[in-house]
Amino acid sequence: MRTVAILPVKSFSRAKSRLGQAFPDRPALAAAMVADVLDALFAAPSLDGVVVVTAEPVASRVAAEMGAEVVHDPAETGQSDAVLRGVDATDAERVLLVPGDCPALDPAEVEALLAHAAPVVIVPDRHGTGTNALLLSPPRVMTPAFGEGSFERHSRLAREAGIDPEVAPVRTLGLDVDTPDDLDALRRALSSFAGGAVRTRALLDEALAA
Ligand SMILES: Nc1nc2c(ncn2[C@@H]2O[C@H](COP(=O)(O)OP(=O)(O)OP(=O)(O)O)[C@@H](O)[C@H]2O)c(=O)[nH]1
Ligand SMILES: C=C(OP(=O)(O)O)C(=O)O
Repeated sequence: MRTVAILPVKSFSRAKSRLGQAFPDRPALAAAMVADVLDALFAAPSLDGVVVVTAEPVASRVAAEMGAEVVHDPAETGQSDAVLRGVDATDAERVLLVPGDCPALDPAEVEALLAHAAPVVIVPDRHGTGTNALLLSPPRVMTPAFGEGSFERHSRLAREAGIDPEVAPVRTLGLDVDTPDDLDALRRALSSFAGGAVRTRALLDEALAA
């Protein structure tokens, strides 16, 4: 089943606002995290492609250089709208909707997630209230509705579509960075295992050494 990942990327100048001053150079962090996520996605053999939806020139260039299809997002009206632009741009039979702020993403965990055959698979965030990824087949089986409280919302939308969603916790997808606490959790996680998140590790280490 042809499966592509769809990765929405907000303009780096506007990214990660909830971090506040926990990491002042938020554009650099956003850029490093996106590139690390792309590395992980392209290392997952069961993914047949990656679609990056963005108005960010740096993300567009890096994504294209890595072999992703780039879809322009001039409106920047939110993650869900951006993801739908990506869905409209692909003829894949299945899509994996992932955010660009989970730099520790493990290709092996992506492979395990793609082994699920259910029409709707929801990957919850570490709090169990948000959604860190959706696996949808067909891609329009339900309409994504990311944002606060999206885990329950996506569960309901799946049921309204006549589907009993599977829930698949994925450790490295649960390390998304939105708040200062998330950044601390990522730092702890990265200190406990080697490999992955190459650019993000370097940036965090550089910030600590400064
Ligand atoms: N293309 C596009 N991507 C978006 C948009 N809004 C959010 N995203 C992406 O969707 C994913 C999850 O978004 P958020 O966690 O809300 O990221 P964020 O908007 O940078 O964080 P905050 O500023 O704290 O809300 C990230 O990969 C974002 O880059 C948008 O309007 N357009
Ligand atoms: C997008 C979501 O949350 P966040 O903006 O915190 O990543 C979500 O959980 O659907």
